[in-house]
Amino acid sequence: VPVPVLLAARGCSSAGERGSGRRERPSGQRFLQVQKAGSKGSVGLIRLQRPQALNALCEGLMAELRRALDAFEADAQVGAIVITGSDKAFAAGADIKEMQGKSFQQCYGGAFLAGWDRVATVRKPTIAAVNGYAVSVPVSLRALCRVPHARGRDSWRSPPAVPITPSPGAGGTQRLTRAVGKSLAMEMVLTGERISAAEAKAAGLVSKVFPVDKLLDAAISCAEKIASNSKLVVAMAKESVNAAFETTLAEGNRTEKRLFYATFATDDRKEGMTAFVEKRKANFTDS
Ligand SMILES: C/C=C/C(=O)SCCNC(=O)CCNC(=O)[C@H](O)C(C)(C)COP(=O)(O)OP(=O)(O)OC[C@H]1O[C@@H](n2cnc3c(N)ncnc32)[C@H](O)[C@@H]1OP(=O)(O)O
Repeated sequence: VPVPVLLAARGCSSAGERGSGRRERPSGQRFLQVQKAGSKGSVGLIRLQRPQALNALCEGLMAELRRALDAFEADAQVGAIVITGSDKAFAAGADIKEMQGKSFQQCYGGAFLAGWDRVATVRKPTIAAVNGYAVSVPVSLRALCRVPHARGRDSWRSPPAVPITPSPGAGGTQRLTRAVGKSLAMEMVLTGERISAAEAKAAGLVSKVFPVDKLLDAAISCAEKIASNSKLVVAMAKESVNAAFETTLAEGNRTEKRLFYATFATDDRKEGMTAFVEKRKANFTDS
C-alpha cells in the first residue's frame, strides 16, 4: 500500500496556473504525488502531476522533484526510485511559458536550470515509467534514470538513454559495465524525431515496453527487485555505470574495478557470494 511522504512545497509562477485554483495537496506538493510503494515500502514513487501543462517542468515542479529525491535518498527503507507521469504525458519539456520572457543575463547569471541534475546525482537507482509525451529534458530525465520503461503506442522526441540490468545480487558490478559498453553504440541515435515505443525499444532507448495498464506495476516490481539487493553495493554499481557513461570506457572500467575491489570490504559481498554458492536467498544487511 503506497505510503504518502510529506515534503515542503514551493510555488510555481507558471501563467497557466495563476488563478487556476490549483492547491497544494495535503502532503505539501503541488506538482508531484510522492509515495512509498512496493510490498515492503522499499520503492520511492514520484508521479509528475501538472496535467494542464502536460507536466512541463517549471521551476516549482523541479524544486519539488529535488526535495522528493533528497527525501528518498535519505530514507534507509527506500532502495530504488520510480518516476512516472500521467496517461497523456510523461513531461512536455521545460516550461516554455516560464522561459519565454527570460533574458540571457537571467539564464546565465541566474540560477536557471540549477539543480536540475539532481536526478542524475541521486545515488539510488531510478526508473522512469514513461507514458505519453516525453519531450527534450524529460527524456534526458528518463535517460538519467538509467532504467527506462515505456508504455506502448506512444511517441516522443528523444535523445539516447542507457538501459541496464543491475546485478549486484552477487556483490559484483561487471554486468553493469558490460551493459554500458553495449549502450555506447546507441549514442548514434539522433534527437528531434518522433518515435514510437516499439521503435524506441528497437533502438535500445528503453529497456522494456508494456501495455499502459501494466506499466507502473512493472516499474515498481523492477524497483522492488533492485531494492532487495544490498543498497551499499547497488550504489557502487550505479556509480560505476555513471563513470563508464560520463567518462571514457577505459576510465569507467577502472572505476568499476576499484569499486568491485571495494565490495570485498562489505559484509554484503560475502553474503551475496556465499548465498549464491549455497543456492539460497541472500540476506543483505546493507553493511
Ligand atoms: C532546457 C530545456 C529545454 C527544453 O525542454 S525545450 C523543449 C520544450 N518543450 C517543447 O518544445 C514541447 C512543447 N509542447 C508541445 O509541443 C505540445 O504541447 C505537445 C506535442 C507535447 C502536445 O501537444 P498537444 O497534445 O496538442 O497539447 P497542447 O495543446 O499543445 O498542450 C496542452 C497544454 O499544455 C501546455 N504546454 C505543453 N507543453 C508545454 C511546455 N513545454 N511549457 C508550457 N506549457 C506547455 C500548452 O500550452 C497547453 O496549455 P493551454 O491549454 O493553456 O493552451
